[in-house]
Amino acid sequence: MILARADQVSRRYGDVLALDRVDLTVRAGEMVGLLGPNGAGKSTLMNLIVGLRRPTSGRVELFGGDPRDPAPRRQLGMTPQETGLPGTLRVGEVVDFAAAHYADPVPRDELLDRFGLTDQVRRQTGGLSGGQRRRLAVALAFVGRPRLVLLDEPTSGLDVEARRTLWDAIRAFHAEGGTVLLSSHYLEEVEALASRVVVIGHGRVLADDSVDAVRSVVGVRRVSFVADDLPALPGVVRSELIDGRNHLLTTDADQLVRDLVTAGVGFTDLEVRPTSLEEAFLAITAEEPPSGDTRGARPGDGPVTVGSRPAGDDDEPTTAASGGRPATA
Ligand SMILES: Nc1ncnc2c1ncn2[C@@H]1O[C@H](COP(=O)(O)OP(=O)(O)OP(=O)(O)O)[C@@H](O)[C@H]1O
Repeated sequence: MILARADQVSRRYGDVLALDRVDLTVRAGEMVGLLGPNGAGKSTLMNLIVGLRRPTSGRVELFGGDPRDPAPRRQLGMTPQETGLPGTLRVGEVVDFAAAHYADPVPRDELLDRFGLTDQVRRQTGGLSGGQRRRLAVALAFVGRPRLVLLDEPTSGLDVEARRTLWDAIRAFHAEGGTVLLSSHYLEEVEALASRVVVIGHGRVLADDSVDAVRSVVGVRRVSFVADDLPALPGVVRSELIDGRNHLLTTDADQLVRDLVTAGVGFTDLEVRPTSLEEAFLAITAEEPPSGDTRGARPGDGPVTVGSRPAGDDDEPTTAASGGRPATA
């Protein structure tokens, strides 16, 4: 059962093409990570799915209907990237206010306990730490027992312990059958939570696959050095010569360096560094090296399948219930 779908969705802000013909499907029971660097288009995509913005072209469906209709939104919870909480209201009052929009909200104490905020129930939100405020904002997305939750960088700015508390709460929701779409800059976060990851860069879906498959691709390293003569080397995903330096992309940098030595290559100024997510994907998917605006320069229009994922078999949209709005803080 498909809960949210974007079909060839583009979104333009003036001259900026924030999303370029994006396809995305989120099925019931999935926990999907949306991974990408700053400005990739993650927030824009989430805002389109929840009906906060309209696509410039293409179609978005939420629970089989228009995301701007109130009906489907009752079953939705969202925490946007930036949230504002009324500073003079107490934590308990904010939860009660959000809960009042729903017929069967999660009891206040249970919600606060899940998100490690029990001790803060009487604190004014203006007096909370940044991490506590963020946890409260995320907790509010769950108060209405939604079927689908969208979390835009839920753990940004959190310390390790707060992040773990939040991950546990998200996992518990998912374990009970909830569906989650969350965005992150960090593969580590997506790995910790999701089994499927959609990598987005420059407004395009670069990959949509299992976390394992994507990890094997983003594990690419860049080995660069100066050398006159280079034999053919195994395990090199891509090679380029830029300003007299050889740049070799490989999934096993240690082995490549050993091979260089064994082959007697007289290299100097050796450097090994990780490639960024975006770099790794562009390197593997593009014929031309990434330079400037690569949109439209890449061959092929679809996302890369880097491994195998069981195909979904149910394309029937669900029927939305009536009334309501998402819990946004
Ligand atoms: N309201 C807006 N007006 C103009 N440009 C916008 C607007 N919102 C987003 N953009 C631009 O659209 C592109 C995608 O932005 P978006 O916020 O969706 O990316 P993101 O992947 O969520 O980034 P981040 O990880 O930094 O939050 C960026 O180039 C951004 O500057």
